[in-house]
Amino acid sequence: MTTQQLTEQIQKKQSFLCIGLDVDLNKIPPHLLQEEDPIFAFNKAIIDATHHVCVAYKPNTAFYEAYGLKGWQALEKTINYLNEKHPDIFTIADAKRGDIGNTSSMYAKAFFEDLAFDSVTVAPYMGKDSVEPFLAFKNKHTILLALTSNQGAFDFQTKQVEGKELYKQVLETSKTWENSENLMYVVGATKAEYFAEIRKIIPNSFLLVPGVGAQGGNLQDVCKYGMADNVGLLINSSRGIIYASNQADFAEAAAQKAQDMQLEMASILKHAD
Ligand SMILES: O=c1ccn([C@@H]2O[C@H](COP(=O)(O)O)[C@@H](O)[C@H]2O)c(=O)[nH]1
Repeated sequence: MTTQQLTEQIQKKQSFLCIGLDVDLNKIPPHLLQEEDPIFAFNKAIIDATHHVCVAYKPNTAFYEAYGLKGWQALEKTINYLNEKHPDIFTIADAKRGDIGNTSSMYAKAFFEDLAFDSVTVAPYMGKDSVEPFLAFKNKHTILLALTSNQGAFDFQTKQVEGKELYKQVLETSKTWENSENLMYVVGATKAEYFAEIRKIIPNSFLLVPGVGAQGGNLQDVCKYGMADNVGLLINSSRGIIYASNQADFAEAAAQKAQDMQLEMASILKHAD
């Protein structure tokens, strides 16, 4: 999917919501554990109930890898279901990969070719030759960790390197890489006060913004400082939506939470015009 198509979906749905599919078998409704594939059954019900109010889904691969082969198969079924039923929805493999070049190429093939995700999250720490193999894929997007939502972001990302914070070095340097038009960036919602500075460096790049809801980030603040002309934001919520209920009504409860966020986003978009 191109960023132009993503922007069109945002305008059409009046939503820039990304729903995180972080499936924990200890948190899903107990009756689903009797299904042959409880993880996929849960995801399918959530997708069926919420696809009209969001523009992206983000399975974090840790929640699938933790269940071994069955988890990986559930991830494959989930992405195949999304690509078949909802090809207009942007998909993100939150895998935080990155390695020496030939290994990164294999990671890129795994997520872009085999699993056919639109994007994958990548750590910038190993530099240009570890990221460019992902960027080489046309109409696929590499979402680079810039300023993450967790407290540990302050351990390295905000430290000064040659007179500039490391996360700014990541933003500026990555813009010089080949096929950098395929870059997006992760910036945590808990770091709303940094968005204005970030937008000076990357005015129109899409930002994947996790950390609203369970981590305490605020949607209004992120939009105030981070919204671009093309909107340029994908606001992720995982636990706050998918675990709204662990009873038989879990999908309806998730849909209600997602719709509440979509309505708030529609109002923000209206006032931004
Ligand atoms: O900086 C980051 C990068 C990734 N994440 C991931 O996003 C979701 C957030 O889940 P919530 O339940 O909405 O808190 C999860 O998959 C994280 O691993 C992040 O939170 N911060």
